[in-house]
Amino acid sequence: MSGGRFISFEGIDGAGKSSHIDALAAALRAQGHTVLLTREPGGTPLAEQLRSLFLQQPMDALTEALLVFAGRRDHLRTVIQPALAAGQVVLCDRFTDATFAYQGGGRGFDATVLAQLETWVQADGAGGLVQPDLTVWFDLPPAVAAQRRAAARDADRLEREDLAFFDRVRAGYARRAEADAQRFVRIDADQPRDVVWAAVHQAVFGRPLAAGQGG
Ligand SMILES: Nc1ncnc2c1ncn2[C@@H]1O[C@H](COP(=O)(O)OP(=O)(O)O)[C@@H](O)[C@H]1O
Ligand SMILES: Cc1cn([C@H]2C[C@H](O)[C@@H](COP(=O)(O)OP(=O)(O)O)O2)c(=O)[nH]c1=O
Repeated sequence: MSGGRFISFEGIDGAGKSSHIDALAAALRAQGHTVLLTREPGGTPLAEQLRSLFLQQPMDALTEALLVFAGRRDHLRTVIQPALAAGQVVLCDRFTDATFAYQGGGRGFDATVLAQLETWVQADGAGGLVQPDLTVWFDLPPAVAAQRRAAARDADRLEREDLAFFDRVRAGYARRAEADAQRFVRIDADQPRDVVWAAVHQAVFGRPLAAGQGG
């Protein structure tokens, strides 16, 4: 279906995704790729409105899942699939693995219902699913992520959850990574920034950084 490459960044809040995604987009552009940098929840005008509701309004886990999948449907149809069809690199800050990790792991919501929604929303029209080609998973202990967040920003609705919640989210990511080991690269994000960047570079470009290419 596509000539492009679909890369997602995943991890618990405060893992360091945002710290590296712009640098990765720049490194890909320097190689001549057209890069679409986007995010979930969000990525279209409709999905950004759903994101605001999602991050601010209290709701149950099924409502959370329905909102993120509704936004994902719009994002895929109007932005991600056209970009991939045009041969672009799509760099997405979170995708469906976050739903399995947060709503499935964190909230304890039924993963078979999430899998059904995934099948409907991500159908590629040829009997398969649109999924990232590569998922870079920033993994670190929730206590470390919480310290980083506390130093950096005010907490949104999800970020106010306790450490046990983020332990379950992390376990949710681990399950997804185990089930789809070809697609996932786990990065130990509890390391200095330049070491994490080198790992991101290796995951995407398949080779170590040249000297002076820090992120
Ligand atoms: N390797 C690192 N070591 C220490 N602090 C970091 C590291 N990477 C990112 N940070 C800091 O941690 C905070 C959260 O990082 P951020 O990139 O916003 O995470 P995320 O996008 O995954 O929520 C920011 O203040 C950032 O500067
Ligand atoms: C994509 C997605 C995100 N989320 C959560 C994870 C984050 O706590 C929140 C927003 O993600 P994010 O954009 O990473 O937040 P920030 O800009 O504050 O770093 O949404 C879900 O619960 N389910 C999902 O399917």
